[in-house]
Parts: sequence; structure tokens; C-alpha cells
Amino acid sequence: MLIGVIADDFTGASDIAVTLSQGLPGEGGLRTTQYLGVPQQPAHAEVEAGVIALKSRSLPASEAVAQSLAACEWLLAQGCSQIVFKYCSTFDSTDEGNIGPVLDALTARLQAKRVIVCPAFPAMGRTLYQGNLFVHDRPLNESGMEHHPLTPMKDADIRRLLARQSHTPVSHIRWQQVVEGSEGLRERLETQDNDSAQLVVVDALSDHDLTIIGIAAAGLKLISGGSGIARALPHNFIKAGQALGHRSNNPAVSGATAILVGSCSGATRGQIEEHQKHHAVLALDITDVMNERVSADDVVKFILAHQQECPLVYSSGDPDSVQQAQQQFGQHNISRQLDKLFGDAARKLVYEAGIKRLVVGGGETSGAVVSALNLGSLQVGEEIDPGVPALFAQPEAPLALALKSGNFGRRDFFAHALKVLAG
Ligand SMILES: Nc1ncnc2c1ncn2[C@@H]1O[C@H](COP(=O)(O)OP(=O)(O)O)[C@@H](O)[C@H]1O
Ligand SMILES: O=C(O)[C@@H](O)C(=O)COP(=O)(O)O
Repeated sequence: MLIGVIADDFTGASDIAVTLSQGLPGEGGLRTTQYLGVPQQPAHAEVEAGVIALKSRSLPASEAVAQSLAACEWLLAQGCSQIVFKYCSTFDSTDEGNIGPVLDALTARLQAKRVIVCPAFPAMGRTLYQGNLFVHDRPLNESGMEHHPLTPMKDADIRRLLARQSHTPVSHIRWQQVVEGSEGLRERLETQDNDSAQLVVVDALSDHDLTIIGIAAAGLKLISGGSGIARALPHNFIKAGQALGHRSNNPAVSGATAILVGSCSGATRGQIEEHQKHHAVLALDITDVMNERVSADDVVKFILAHQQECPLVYSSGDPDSVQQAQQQFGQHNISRQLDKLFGDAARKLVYEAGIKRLVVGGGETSGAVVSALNLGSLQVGEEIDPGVPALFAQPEAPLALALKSGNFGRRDFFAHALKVLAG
């Protein structure tokens, strides 16, 4: 294995997995496997990029650190010379972490001196300018992310956010310095102020900028960011003669379908609205869920009864209803209960009801569903929409998945994803 990624949630993991698998246009990428948690056994010899999906984004910081270090040890034991810490392109975190504490711990473990911090993902409108993160034309804290149920983002200045979370000093490389090119950037990284470890926030506005940064990052022990930061990393290994440039192909999986959605983002709520114009949709009422008046069997029954209509079950609510539910039940209780409900339903759908194509909306929700399925690892297929690949379980369990980040995907994503999974 050449490169290892520690991803703090499951949709984020599949986002960076497809980036590594594709590489730069025309060049091909790396043979990439997405692991669901830290594997208990060594990787297959042909894997060039290993992405470990953790559900660590909203854990207490000490647990997120412990899990990330365990993932790092496994990746190092597989031979990785470079480690990437993948977090959200909207820098989803709280003042306590977990991005800063995990970066502190990985920086110390890998004795890294300069650690790039770059959440930019221009294909999805996330750009970083003068250290501030934008989502399309809005600063992060006015983008809708200020209403996220678990990690509301109230500041757009990544330097300030990170300095609040981490012990390692934070510095910044401006866009005007990035566009000078990879060589200049590399020198800047090496000579930045002094010799102690630093987290270096690097501006990026375009895929071109990310390519410059990726090439400058060749050989760095630790890199961090959104999936965009991985864009040019396969190129570095191909150029060094360590990889040939792999092209992925999609196996086709037909058969029964289910769509489970727990994301409350504006994009996902729009996608549900679109889906219900033509297909079958069941809304879960949070009060019913919290009082256990709705069960995994109810979800399964609905899905099976509406197989001809691309059935979708969702818990998603708008900011007002989320706030109301939070006041009544507490966010962590709601998330725990919903994770259990979606996880139990997914297990029954796949292992008892024979569902073969499963689409999940939301990172935490995807983590709950895929963990309940206990699949071990997934092969990465083609990109369905930017940042969302088709994923395939091992051949002995023919199951195709799409794990959609809350904010990603076209308006008719859910039906479209089922079509792509079918080949
Ligand atoms: N109606 C609701 N009210 C409050 N919280 C909810 C509701 N529906 C889902 N949630 C919780 O909100 C969180 C959404 O996070 P996630 O699944 O990661 O979506 P995203 O990808 O948009 O971040 C989950 O923990 C989920 O359980
Ligand atoms: O970087 C991103 O935006 C995504 O890869 C990601 O991490 C998605 O997280 P969720 O929005 O929680 O699905």
C-alpha cells in the first residue's frame, strides 16, 4: 500500500476514495479499497490506496484521537509512506475538535513538520481564500452549515477555528503564493518561519490550485483536507514509477432497492422533495422514533411494499423542527436512536429481505448503516456525482451502495444513483 487515508466519516471516506481511484484526468488513479473501521487483517497485496472510514467526527475528542491513531498504525504496517487525514470540505467540527486534536496526535506520531490543511473542494463550491472557507458565494457560517444538527459551523476562518482546537501552531499560505506553482510552494512549506511542527492552512480556489498543492505535497508524511487535496496525489506515485495508473470499472448490480436518509441539509431535503414527486416516500416522525412507536420492521415493510416506486425512508427535518426536537430530546439521544433504527433496518433489508442496491443520505447515517452491515471493505467504482462513488461489497455479498454526503448530489440524486448502481 502506497498511501493511507484516515477519514472521519463514511461519506467522506468514499469521497476521497473515488478521488484517489480516478487520479488526474487522462492519467488514471490508484487501486483503492475503502475499509469500514480499522481492519483486523492485512490488506490484499494489490491495494495501492487504503481509505479507513471511521465514524469519529462527532465522538468525544479523546476517542476520535485513539481511533485515528489505531487507523494510522494499521496503514503504516501496510507500508504507506504518506498518510492523509480526510475531514469534511465544510470543516465539520466543534470548538473542542475533532480536527485539531486528531491533527496534533497524527503530527506527533508521524513526526511531521509541515501539515497542509486544505478543506477546499471547488467542484462542490468549497473554496478557501485568505484562510476563509466559502460554500459557493457564502462564507461557511452563512451557508446553512450553521444549522447542522451535530457540528454547527459558526466561523468561516479556518485559521481561527483550528487555533482554538489544536496545540500545534497554525500558519497560512495565501492563494497569491499558491499560484506561483508547486516548486515555490514546496520551498515555502519547507522554510515556513521555523523548524517546529506547523499546521499550514493553504488557500485553494480551483482544481488547478489543488493540483499545484498536491504535487508540492509529494513525500510529505501527513496531509489533511477535503477530498480535493488527494486529486494529484496518485500522480506523484505514478511519476515516481510506484504505480501504473489504474482505471476502475463498475460491476452492475440489479435487484431490490432501498434508500435511507438521515441528513438534514438543505440539499438533501431538496432531493427528498424531488424524489417524492415520482416515487414512494415515508417520513419518520422524531417523536414516534424517540417513543419507539416506529420500528425497523415498519421501515422494512414500507420498503418491500413499494419496490416498484424506488422507496425512500427519511428522518430529515428543517432547521426549526430539528431545533424543536433537540430541545425536547437532546441531539445525541436523537442521533443514537436514529442510528440504531436505520442500522437495524439496513441489516434486515440486506440480510433478510434481499435488498441489493442501497443508497444512504448523510455521513453519520451512512456510518450507522454500513457499520450495522459489517461488510469489512468496499471496492470503489465510478463517480455517480462529484464526491459520491458507486461502492461494491465483496463478491460473496453482491450489494451495491452509494453513500451520499448530506450536501452533495444533483436534485434527482436518489433515483439516479439506483440507475448507476444497476449499470
Ligand atoms: N429530524 C431530525 N432531527 C434531529 N436530528 C436528526 C433528524 N434527522 C436526522 N437527524 C440526525 O442528524 C444527523 C445528520 O448527520 P448526517 O447523517 O451526517 O448528515 P450530513 O451528511 O448532512 O452531515 C444525524 O446524526 C441524524 O441522526
Ligand atoms: O468533504 C465533504 O464535504 C464530504 O466528503 C464529507 O465529508 C461529507 O460529510 P457529511 O456531510 O456528513 O456527509
